[in-house]
Amino acid sequence: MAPEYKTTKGQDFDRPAFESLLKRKNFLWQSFEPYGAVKGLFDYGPPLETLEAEVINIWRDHFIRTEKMMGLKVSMLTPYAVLKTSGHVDKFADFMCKDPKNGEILRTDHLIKDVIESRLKSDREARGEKVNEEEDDPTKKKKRQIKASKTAVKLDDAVRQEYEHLLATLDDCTGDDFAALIKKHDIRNPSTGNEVEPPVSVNLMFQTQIGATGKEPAFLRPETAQGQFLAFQKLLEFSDDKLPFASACIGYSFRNELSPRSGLLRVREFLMAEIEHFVDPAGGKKHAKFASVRDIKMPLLSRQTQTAGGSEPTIITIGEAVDTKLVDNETLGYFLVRIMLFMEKIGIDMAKLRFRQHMQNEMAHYAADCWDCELLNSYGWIECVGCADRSAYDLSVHMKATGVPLQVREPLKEPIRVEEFQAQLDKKKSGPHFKKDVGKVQEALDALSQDVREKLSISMKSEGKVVVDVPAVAGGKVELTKDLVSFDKESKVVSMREYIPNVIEPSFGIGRILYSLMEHVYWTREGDAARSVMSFKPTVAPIKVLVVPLQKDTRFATLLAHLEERLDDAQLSFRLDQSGVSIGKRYSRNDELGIPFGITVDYESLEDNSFTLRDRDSTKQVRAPLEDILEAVSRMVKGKETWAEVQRRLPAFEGKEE
Ligand SMILES: Nc1ncnc2c1ncn2[C@@H]1O[C@H](COP(=O)(O)OP(=O)(O)OP(=O)(O)O)[C@@H](O)[C@H]1O
Repeated sequence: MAPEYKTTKGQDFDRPAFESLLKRKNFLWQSFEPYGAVKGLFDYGPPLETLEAEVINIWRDHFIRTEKMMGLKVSMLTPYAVLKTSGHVDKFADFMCKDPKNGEILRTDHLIKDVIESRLKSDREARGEKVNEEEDDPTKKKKRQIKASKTAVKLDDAVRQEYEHLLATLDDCTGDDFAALIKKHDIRNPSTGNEVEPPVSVNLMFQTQIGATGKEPAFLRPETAQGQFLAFQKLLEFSDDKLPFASACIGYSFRNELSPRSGLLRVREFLMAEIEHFVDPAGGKKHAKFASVRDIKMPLLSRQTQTAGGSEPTIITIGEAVDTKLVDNETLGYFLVRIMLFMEKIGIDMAKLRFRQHMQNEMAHYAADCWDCELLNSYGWIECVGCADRSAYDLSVHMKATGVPLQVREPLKEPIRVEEFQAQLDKKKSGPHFKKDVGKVQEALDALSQDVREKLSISMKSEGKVVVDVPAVAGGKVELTKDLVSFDKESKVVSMREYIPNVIEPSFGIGRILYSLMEHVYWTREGDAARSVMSFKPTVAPIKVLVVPLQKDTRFATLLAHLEERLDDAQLSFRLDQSGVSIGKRYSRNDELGIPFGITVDYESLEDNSFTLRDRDSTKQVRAPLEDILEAVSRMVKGKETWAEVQRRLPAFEGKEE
């Protein structure tokens, strides 16, 4: 559990109680339960399925409609060649270790991280550093101190520092590094204490084949992006050859995660919503609407702060962040703001949102900048949206592999002289050096954007060597020295401008967002018995209205039928609860489903067609004729009016519900 994780109302978050609610109310369950359930696969029950649909509707409106994007539906089954070119066949892998005694498969980086973190935790407990967690209660303090000292193990200062360094650099490790760490630090399977086998690289894609012959290998896509890149020419045509433009795709992706865990946060089949925004790299990737967001403040956790060991984001305007180059360019900055506003719209707690910049070692070599939108939940800060400037990499590699021009050609008014960075191997020296791989290395160099070539040229001058990713060769990287390659600038005259657009890619994992949202809206109402409430915003709540007749009475039947018809006409989803228990009980058990409004049908309703309307969060009620009630609810679920506003214009009702 993330340290001191609280509900949005500041209460201690009780994960078992929360999970029990999700189960009891059928939000989700593990798939294929009658056959023993499969790890990393989940079915969504009625409330979560509808919540997802509501969130997706808002996403479509917020991005596709408002930003004039081109929606796409691209195939999930993807031929081998596409994912070979994109680098997924060679590089989309994690290392796994096997426990030879029980056959358990563990993801190597998670295994090392978990073991080292638990040793550091134990060390902190042994030093009494965790004791103040129980705030002011002296009895609890004492108990915890005794408990901690019994099991906790203190580490040498040097070991502690080594562990901290190890955690900070784990992302840089190769398979050999992992093997060495496991040996050196005696890392074992924490659940059995067994030694584990050496790490092996395992590709995360699900492989299959297209057709009965088995001759056409394919994969279930691990992201929607590749299909969008390959639609580039069609998108260009559809937007009258004018850049910038963006495509957007909502669809399933599949990753054969080695150790799926943390519920919906790491699963094997998940819904993604991805945007590919294509922009001319010349002119600094400006965005026409940047001025409209310039003054919006953002919580940005920079690379620099992380390097210094900090984890607190700085709150600054996106204008300042782009001006100071903290965020690479306006287009990237614009999308970070739009992502934040989307999260706010669906009801994410803004105090539990931050943008974390990728460290250099986390970013692909071609990426210009990358920020994750992280949401805090009881598992810690979790990446829910990745937002990367992928430069021209994807279009370049697919163009190279297929010969199809995934680029823009613009006739120039007058011929001009241009200067471009080359990336050319020295034929005489590189042949003997790289032997059969020489073609692959040159291909990877050809695919590099001008930005990357410029960076490599600078590094070559200062360091005398550079390392370049070449997915097609063993190890995936090659070192190039001055005598093997030239990154010189050359000048030539051209009358047609040809360029490969750069891509800014916000990539949303909908399941992680939904899970975080459910935690953010969960709280307990204090009372005789603590009652759980899911405070979904009316705009996203899976069911909008609870209808409760005062008691079981056949005299209500006609009025109820009329009310149901009117709710249907107003396109308001509702749930009728006419069970025999008290009104208070019926409200509180439906608060767990997050139904924002309740309409009570009582004997007065039979006489004057007036009803009470109850607000889930405050439990306050108003009373008004049916027309007014329906209008108020319709406006609130469209986000056009708030409960406070409704309360001001409709008469209060002081009835007691509990
Ligand atoms: N196994 C998964 N289960 C659920 N959502 C996922 C999973 N993998 C990725 N996502 C979601 O897809 C988004 C974009 O995918 P991306 O490839 O950037 O993730 P990632 O960096 O591989 O994630 P991680 O490092 O957590 O594995 C993520 O921000 C996340 O919300």
